[in-house]
Amino acid sequence: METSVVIVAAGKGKRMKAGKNKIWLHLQHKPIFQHTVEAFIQHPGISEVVLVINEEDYEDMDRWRKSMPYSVILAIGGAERQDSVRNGLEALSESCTHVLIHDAARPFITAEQISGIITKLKDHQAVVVAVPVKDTIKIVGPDGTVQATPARESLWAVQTPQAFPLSLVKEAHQFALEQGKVGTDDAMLVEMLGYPVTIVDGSYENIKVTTPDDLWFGEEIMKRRSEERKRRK
Ligand SMILES: Nc1ccn([C@@H]2O[C@H](COP(=O)(O)OP(=O)(O)OP(=O)(O)O)[C@@H](O)[C@H]2O)c(=O)n1
Ligand SMILES: C[C@](O)(CO)[C@H](O)COP(=O)(O)O
Repeated sequence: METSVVIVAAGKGKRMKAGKNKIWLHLQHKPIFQHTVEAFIQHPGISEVVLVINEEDYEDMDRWRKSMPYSVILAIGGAERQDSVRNGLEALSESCTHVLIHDAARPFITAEQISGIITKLKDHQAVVVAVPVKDTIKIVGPDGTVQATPARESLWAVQTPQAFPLSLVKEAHQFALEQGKVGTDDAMLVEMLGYPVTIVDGSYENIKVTTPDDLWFGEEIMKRRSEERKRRK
C-alpha cells in the first residue's frame, strides 16, 4: 500500500474577503497551506504530496516550494473543487495505490488523525473523517418554513481527509464528469457508484478556515498547540 495525499488549494476564498486566496494568510507566522502540507510531509505513512493550486499562484508557489527542505508536486486546479481534485489525482506517481484527499484550508489536521484514517483504509473501501453534529439540524423550505428535523444521532459533519484506493476514486471522478454530477465532497462521488463509505472519528478543531472569524479560532488553536509542545520539551 503506497499512500499519497492530494491537497487542494485552488479555491478563491471569497467568503474570507481577504482580496486573495485565503491559503496565503498566516496563522502563527506561517501560510495556512504550509501548516497543512507539513502535517502530511512529516507523516511516515505518506509517500508524496501533490498540492493543487491556482494558475495565478504558480510563480509564488514555485518560489515557496524551492525554499522548502522537502519536495511537493504542484498541479493546477479547476473551476470547482471537484475539478481540482481530479487534476490532483492525475499528477500522482504511478506507484501510488491509495490516496488521501484534503483541503489546504484545514491546517489543524493532526498526525493521529492521519494515522487513524490510513489504518482504517487497510480494511475499508472508502474512509472519511467526521464529527457528530452538535446542533439540531432542520430541513427548511424556500419559504423559510421548517419541513423536518432529522434525528441528530445519525447526523455527522464530514471533514477531510477522505481516503480511497486510487483506482476507485478515479473511477468515481470519471463517472461524475461523464454524468455531469457534482459532489460537495469526494466520498459523495464514491457513494454514487454504490460503494460503502466509513466514518473515522475527526476533531472539532479540524475546521475549514472559511470566514474571517475562523482566523481568530485558528490562531488560538495554533497558539495552544505550540505552548503544549513547548511544555512537553
Ligand atoms: N476550485 C476550487 C475550489 C476550492 N478548492 C479548495 O478546496 C478547499 C475547500 O474549499 P473552500 O474552503 O470552500 O475554499 P474556497 O473555494 O477557496 O472558498 P470560497 O467558497 O469562500 O471562495 C480549499 O482548500 C480550496 O482551496 C480548490 O482547490 N479548487
Ligand atoms: C470537502 C469538504 O471539506 C467536506 O466538508 C467541504 O465540502 C468542502 O467545502 P466547500 O465549501 O463545498 O468547498
